[in-house]
Amino acid sequence: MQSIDLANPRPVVAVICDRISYFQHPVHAVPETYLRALHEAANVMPVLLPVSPEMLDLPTLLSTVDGVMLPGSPSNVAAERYQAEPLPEQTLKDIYRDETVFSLLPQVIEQGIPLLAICRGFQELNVFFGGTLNRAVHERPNALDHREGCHDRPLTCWYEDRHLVEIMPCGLLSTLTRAPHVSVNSLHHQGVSTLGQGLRIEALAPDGLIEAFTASDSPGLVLGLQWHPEMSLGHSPLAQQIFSHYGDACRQRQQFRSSLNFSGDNKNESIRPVAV
Ligand SMILES: N[C@@H](CCC(=O)NCCCC(=O)O)C(=O)O
Repeated sequence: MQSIDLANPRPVVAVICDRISYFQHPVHAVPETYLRALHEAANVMPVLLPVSPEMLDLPTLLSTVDGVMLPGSPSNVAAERYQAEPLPEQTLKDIYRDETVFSLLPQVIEQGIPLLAICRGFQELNVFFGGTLNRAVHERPNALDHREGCHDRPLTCWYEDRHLVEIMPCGLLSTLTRAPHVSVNSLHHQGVSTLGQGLRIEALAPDGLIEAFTASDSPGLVLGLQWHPEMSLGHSPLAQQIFSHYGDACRQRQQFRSSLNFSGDNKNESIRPVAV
């Protein structure tokens, strides 16, 4: 059992849930892989955020968390949110997650709360910034197959590296790795079609698909990744750097929140978190 360091509490990161069903009971859940990566590689404390907007009191949330994570999910953002034809009936959706994420993002981003968005979360973020999605990226001309494609094999196969991504110079990721190309896993059918306003491309797949972006004009860290760094921590220095960097941004936010609690206002502008 880890000793509790009361003098140095860890930052708190809210992880948005999926709404799934257990024997017809609605359940709000997050895969453990995201929680373990936050705990072990970012050194923050993950808490699950229910996908019921009516349960979420924004002022309470914004004053108690130091980061937000939008994890991956087999479900898909409703196409109506980017003015496209509805997805086929059999495509997995989660309107509860959509509703909750799109109600949270304006304040989370405006308040500079560090945001890490992975896979479905990356797609949500693109749509939030006015971008659109391609619902079958593997059907584009000369496209790679970005799907995991091994449902009949062990889970470890799903998260094997599938392709390289080119790291764009002068972006955030290029400060986290010197490598011009990094191998990544790939578990998605959908992807960016048009990039949202104010998003800066951080990485590209060999077939031109956008694989990572940051929101360069946002007050806090906003990083979206189409791949799953939480599943590559054992072999990818960039994955380790991403979570370490995110944890540092959350610690900055935590210090800022503590300064507000002590002073009751915003006297310590100097430590207001900035996009790192
Ligand atoms: N459904 C979307 C997003 C895919 C995604 O998030 N995959 C990860 C699911 C498994 C996990 O969370 O590890 C698409 O297909 O593009």
